[in-house]
This record gives sequence, C-alpha cells and structure tokens, in this order.
Amino acid sequence: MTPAVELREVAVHFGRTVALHGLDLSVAPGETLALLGPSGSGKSTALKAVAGFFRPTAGRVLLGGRDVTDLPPNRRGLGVVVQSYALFPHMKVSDNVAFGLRARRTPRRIVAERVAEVLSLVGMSGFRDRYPRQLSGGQQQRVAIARALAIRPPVLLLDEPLSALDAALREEMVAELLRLRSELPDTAIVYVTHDQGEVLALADRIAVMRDARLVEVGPTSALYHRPAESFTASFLGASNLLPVEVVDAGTVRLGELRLAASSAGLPPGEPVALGVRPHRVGVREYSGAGLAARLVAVQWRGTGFRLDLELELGHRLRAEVPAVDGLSVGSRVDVSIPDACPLVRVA
Ligand SMILES: Nc1ncnc2c1ncn2[C@@H]1O[C@H](COP(=O)(O)OP(=O)(O)OP(=O)(O)O)[C@@H](O)[C@H]1O
Repeated sequence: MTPAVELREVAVHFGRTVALHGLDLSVAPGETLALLGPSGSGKSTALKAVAGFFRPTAGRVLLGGRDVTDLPPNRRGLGVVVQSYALFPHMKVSDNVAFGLRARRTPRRIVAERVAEVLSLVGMSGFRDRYPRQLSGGQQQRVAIARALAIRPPVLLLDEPLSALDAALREEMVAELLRLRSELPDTAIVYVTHDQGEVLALADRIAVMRDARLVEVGPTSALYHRPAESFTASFLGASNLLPVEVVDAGTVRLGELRLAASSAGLPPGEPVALGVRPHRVGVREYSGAGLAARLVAVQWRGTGFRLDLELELGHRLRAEVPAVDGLSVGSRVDVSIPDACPLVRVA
C-alpha cells in the first residue's frame, strides 16, 4: 500500500542548529502515528516539514506517493491543527470552518453540507453562529479540528492539539479524538506530543525522538512492553533502568538474583539495562528473600504510594505500590523484580 506520508532522509538545519537529522518515516492511510519526545527533540520540525512550512535542507517528503517537497503548504491538501493555529477571531464558527473550502472555490451548496458534516463530527453543530471568543478552549480546539477536516484531507497533522487545555478537558478531548478517528477510517494522522498518556490512548505506532533523531519506532503496545532502547523505556512508562549482567540469551544477573529477561534481538556484547516499570517492583518488609534495599522516600499519590529505594547493591529504584503497611522511611526492605522485564540497549 502506498504510504499516506513518507519522509525520506529529511534533514532540517536552522543556521548551525540541526533541528532534524536525516529522518525516515512513513504513515499508512488510516494509521495514527505519534511523534513523542522531550522538548526540542525535533517533533514539530518533522511535522512542519510534512506540512510544508519550510523546505527541508535535504531529503524528500511524499504524500500518497507524490513528491511534495517543493509545494507550498496550501497545495499539499493537508489538514493541520497546531496549538498556535488560532481561529480567525472576526469570523463565526461556520465561516472559520468554511474557509479552506471557499479558498478552493467549492460550490456554495457543498460548503454548507461539509460545514454541517464536520461540525457534527466534532460535536459543535449548535455553535455555528458563535465567534471564537464566545467558546471555551476545548470548543475552539474542536472547531480548529473541524476546520482542518472540512477539506477531507487524506492526512491530518496535529501538533500538541491539547496542550493549552486543562487536565480534565484534555481527557475529554482524547476520548473525542478516539471517536473521531473511528469515524475517519482512511485518514492518516500524525500526532505530535510529549504526553505519553495521549500517545498510549491514541497512537497505532509511536516514533520516539531525541536530540533531532529518531530513537525507535514501533507499534504502541510493542514499544511500551518491549522497548529496545533505554531512552524509550524511561520516557514511555518511566522505567527504572537497572544495569545487569547477561548470563545467557534469556537470563540476566542482578547481584545474586537471576532473572528471566526478554531480550528482543539485542546483539550480544552491547551495554544493556533491565527496564523495570515502577508498578512491577514488589516491596516487602525485610526477610532476606529478595534484593535488600533501604526505603528513602514515600509519597502518597492518591491511587497508591511512590517509593524511592536505594538497593544495597548501589542503585536507586522507584516503586509504585498500593499500600505501605509497616514500612517507613529508613526501613530495610526486600525488593522483588518480576521475570520477563525487557532488556534495553543503553545509549
Ligand atoms: N525556526 C527556527 N529557527 C531556529 N531554530 C529552530 C527553529 N525551529 C526549531 N528550532 C530548533 O530546532 C530544534 C527542534 O525544535 P522542535 O520545535 O522541532 O522541537 P519539539 O520536539 O517539537 O519541541 P517542543 O516539544 O518544545 O515543541 C530545537 O533546538 C529548536 O530550538
């Protein structure tokens, strides 16, 4: 199948700043790909290269198999929603949404139909005659999405579309976006964010970025459960990274403890760590049965407790547990690590 979006060795330099090293990525029709990474990692730059907001220093951008590297944004036929892409304040909702269609000289009857259709899709049919200032942040963002969808783009680019919203509204909008996605089965979506909750809920695949490079790309669940890179393990799910010794293909040693680990094809001889999610770490009163540790800090988090531990072997470890019966800061404890944690490459 021809990818909806394809980046071939796309590099972007701003003077001496390299905002993107040669990036190769493709997105299939109907697929949602999230670009996830810390601030400054090059996510927005990659998305803007697809949108055509600047010309890459090197490489090509293809949409539906067509090379669009030299086309301006308005000739790429994309839907774009960026955080700063404010609605036109002097235009009613319906005129904002109709804007792209009118710019294409779409017949009036079709404009009216499409505006009604996309406003209904984002649950904003009752607001067509309002001005943007008469809408909440979440409602404005829905209208911005409707505006992007009005031209029926094969590709929708979303750059931190929820970052200006408060936490409760963000959750609501994630549910809305999920619904929207199921109603647009052929639309490819590229979603830029640094919020891993949004990514896990929305993305089919994730591309993890760091320092203007792609660290790793893969299906959401595979990347969450079996990351190959330590950066992915710590960024996506806040894994502890424990330096271990590899005994054989499926076994590692941590102090005296032998553990089965899943090493998804890591070449032998590379420095590795065991990625252990905080909620998979077990903590009990000391009896000598596990890894000995000292409890350094306890934070109540509502749904449970976050514990900071210092292993007597010399590493720090974070745990999340439902209860801390009988334990307090300074206690000596036994820590247990489950089998089958992923073995990751240490960058
Ligand atoms: N127009 C520009 N001129 C110069 N440098 C830029 C420009 N745009 C981006 N950069 C730089 O390129 C790098 C990547 O920026 P980019 O906006 O892609 O990061 P990001 O991962 O999207 O970050 P954030 O999550 O903060 O939006 C950064 O170092 C940034 O300062």
